Amino acid sequence: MTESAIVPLPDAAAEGSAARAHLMRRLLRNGTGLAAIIVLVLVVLGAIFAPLLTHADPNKADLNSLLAPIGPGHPLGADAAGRDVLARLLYGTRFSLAGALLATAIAAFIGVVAGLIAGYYQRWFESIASWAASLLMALPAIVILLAARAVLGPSMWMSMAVFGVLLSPAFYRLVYTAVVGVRNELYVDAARVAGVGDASIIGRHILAVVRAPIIIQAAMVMGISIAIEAGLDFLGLGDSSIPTWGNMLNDAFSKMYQAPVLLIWPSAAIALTSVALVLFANTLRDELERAGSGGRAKVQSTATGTVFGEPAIVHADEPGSAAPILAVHDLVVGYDRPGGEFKQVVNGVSLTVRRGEVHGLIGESGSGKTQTAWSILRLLPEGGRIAAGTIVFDGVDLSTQSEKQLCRIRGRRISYIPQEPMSNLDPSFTIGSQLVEPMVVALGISRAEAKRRALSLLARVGIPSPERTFSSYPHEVSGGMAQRVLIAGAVSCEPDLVIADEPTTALDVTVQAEILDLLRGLQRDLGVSILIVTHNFGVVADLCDRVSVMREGRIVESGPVRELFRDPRHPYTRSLFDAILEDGAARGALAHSSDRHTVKEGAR
Ligand SMILES: Nc1ncnc2c1ncn2[C@@H]1O[C@H](COP(=O)(O)OP(=O)(O)OP(=O)(O)O)[C@@H](O)[C@H]1O
Repeated sequence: MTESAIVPLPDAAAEGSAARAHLMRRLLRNGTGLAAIIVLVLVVLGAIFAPLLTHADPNKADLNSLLAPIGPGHPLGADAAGRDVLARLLYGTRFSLAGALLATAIAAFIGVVAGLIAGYYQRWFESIASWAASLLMALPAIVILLAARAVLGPSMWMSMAVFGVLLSPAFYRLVYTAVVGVRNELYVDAARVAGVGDASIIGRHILAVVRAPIIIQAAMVMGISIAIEAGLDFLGLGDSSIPTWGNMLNDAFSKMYQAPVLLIWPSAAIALTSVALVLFANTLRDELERAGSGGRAKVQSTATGTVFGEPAIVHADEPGSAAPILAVHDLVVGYDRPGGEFKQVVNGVSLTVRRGEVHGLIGESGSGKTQTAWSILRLLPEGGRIAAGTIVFDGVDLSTQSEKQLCRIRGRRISYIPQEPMSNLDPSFTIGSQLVEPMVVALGISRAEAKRRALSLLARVGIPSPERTFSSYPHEVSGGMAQRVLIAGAVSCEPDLVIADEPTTALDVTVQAEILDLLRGLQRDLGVSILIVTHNFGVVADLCDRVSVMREGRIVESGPVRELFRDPRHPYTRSLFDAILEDGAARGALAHSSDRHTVKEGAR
């Protein structure tokens, strides 16, 4: 493959509008979302087309129609002043929605701007903004609204503006928390380093993250504002000269015994609109959560299909290579998503580990190395499954084995060394018992024999006082010691294959080197095959015979380590080398396996 064969990812704008269209489709497919959208659209259309839907004047009193019942002249009847209820309801929708929109807009403006600035810059602005938000939240809203009415007069607009200020902490807290969560992300740092100004970073990188929560919060706040505005009018604290749902409720309440039906229309409008807004917000949040990973997975797998769909580059093996102990072929692994989507994380991996060989699986973070390793052990986390491919271990396809059959293989014939030694030892049991138990079960030997073997293994993995460590609890040993214990455990049942998932990542540098030495020595003495997952070419050069380079769920290049170091052919492999080697070029010819240290130095 040449550089020119790399197809650029779809541009962000096109991707964004496709994602929005996809989200809209999902919302419409969701029963609750669809019902909420229908109600809201009808309410908005009613408000916009009020003059077309009724010719009656909402404020015109008619002494001949006092409390007129439902009939041709008044489709929803007339109120105590003879005003047409349908006209008041439709025009009232305009005022009620506009009042709620005003409150929401003011709350969102103050809250979002303050949240972005406080979250991004922190320091004194954050102190003041957080203090102000706490103060506003502590104020009793209804008392403030009453005071505002007394000072500013009975204006619905003023009341809603004041209410908007009181609601602004709801946006402030949401945005502040979100911004603090992303302000130290690497991509934000990268933008800073690239010289992008603060305003652009906030506008492009940070606002994008908080946009969806803001929309959800706005829908919620609008529902609350409609209810509060109606409540104020109902209490007679609003502007009685304009038709609003709250004023209608107030009028109807005074004639509750003569014409109870008058209460139904404004109550239904308030309840339906508020509930529709809240349900819309909830459904939007749920769908965004689902789309978050699923949507990205789709884009990723499309990109993967076009960019890395070509077969892996395979370097020829040296003559006389041993027979394979493990052959993974076209492995596809993924996770089922709630919407029925399948997020593919391993996209057709094939790799072969030969008997007695150390095989490195290298790639950047998230390339699917761990998922591949866990698939071989059939230990994928919940929701994960092998969708296609075979995993043939010593002639047996592990992908089709039952759990019972796998239990006979795991720990006995294939063992595992994890990344985090401490969290993989049970703190409630002594190290000795954690080593003895598996041997008793797997090898069918006595406890005394298992103890003897455990002590000799502890000595073999370089633990200075095996007896003491044997009776220690995990918290009593260091991370390096714990990893040695786990390595002892991994080889205790004489497996054919050890899968080591970044076994040195959690350890400090000197201990890393010792652990690599230990693995090399054990591999040589026991003849065990090792599949080692790593993102470090130094480890590959130090330890491995063959290596597979992984990117975005695929193997892009594989072969003997010396060949691959001498002649990396895939652009991605070369870019990995360029990233670790000074001056971007490999250093001369590489040594034979006996000289692996030379290679290691070059790689570091
Ligand atoms: N439980 C999960 N549900 C959904 N996707 C997951 C899950 N676990 C991992 N993934 C995804 O699988 C992909 C591959 O992850 P994997 O852990 O195999 O990467 P890796 O190459 O081992 O990276 P690292 O070196 O960081 O461990 C990632 O995109 C990750 O987001």
